[in-house]
Amino acid sequence: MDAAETGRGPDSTADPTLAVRGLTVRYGETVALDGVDLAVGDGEFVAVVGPSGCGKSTLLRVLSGLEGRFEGDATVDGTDVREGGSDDVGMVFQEPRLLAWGDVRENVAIGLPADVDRDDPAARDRVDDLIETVGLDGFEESRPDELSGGMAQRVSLARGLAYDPAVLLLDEPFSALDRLTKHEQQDHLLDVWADRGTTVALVTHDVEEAAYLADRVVVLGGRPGTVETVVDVDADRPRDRTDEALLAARREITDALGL
Ligand SMILES: Nc1ncnc2c1ncn2[C@@H]1O[C@H](COP(=O)(O)OP(=O)(O)OP(=O)(O)O)[C@@H](O)[C@H]1O
Repeated sequence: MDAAETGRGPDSTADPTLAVRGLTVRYGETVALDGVDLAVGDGEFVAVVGPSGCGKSTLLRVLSGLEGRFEGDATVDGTDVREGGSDDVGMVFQEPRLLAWGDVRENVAIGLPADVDRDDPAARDRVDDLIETVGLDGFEESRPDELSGGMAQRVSLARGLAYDPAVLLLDEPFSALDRLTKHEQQDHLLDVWADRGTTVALVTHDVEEAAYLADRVVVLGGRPGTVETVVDVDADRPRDRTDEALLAARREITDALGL
């Protein structure tokens, strides 16, 4: 599919914040992604869904600069990711990847910009605010081995937000959360996105989550991963989870996934 067909408007295609064109990634015999085109405009929220193993995480790894072996082009803010891309990109991984020796406060503070003094009272307040935002107040001094999987995931999310990056790449950040907490964290992410004008690419298995959060949902199919279709979610914001337009988008996504 041509990037022009996947773009939402002139912003997405003319001067995209995130762009891949003809992206192919091979791991030995395995072709993880095969000729994927995608353009995400400044401030846009795009979700990527698809069956297990279709290359969703690989796409984010390429955009974050973690995966340098690929064919095609991948740019962030117009800069080739192989040349460093943009340093204004935050990534939250599926596995929390917390530092075992640090408590919650220290693990979140690692996400602050390098030039911020972590002992500065304003920085400490920011870290404590983030911890409260993800509902972990009271656990500031807990270590990773004292946290549940969902709590660890929330620490990881707070760390990703600490830097206040212009671009957020999120790989299933809510997958280990119970439904109620998941909804709270989704709404918090939408607040951050709306306040900061962040550009977001979110990988998820959860069709309901993709439709609720995103402006556009990219459906990857098969192995190797190719763009099956792109679904525009035409629901007004702030969104109501029961909005007919969301239900229609969900149906379109599940049809494309063959569910
Ligand atoms: N480092 C690697 N070495 C070899 N194969 C890999 C590597 N990383 C990914 N793959 C393979 O590439 C394909 C795509 O993997 P990827 O993790 O991107 O899929 P995914 O859609 O994110 O899957 P899931 O939804 O299960 O997390 C899979 O077949 C996977 O086994």
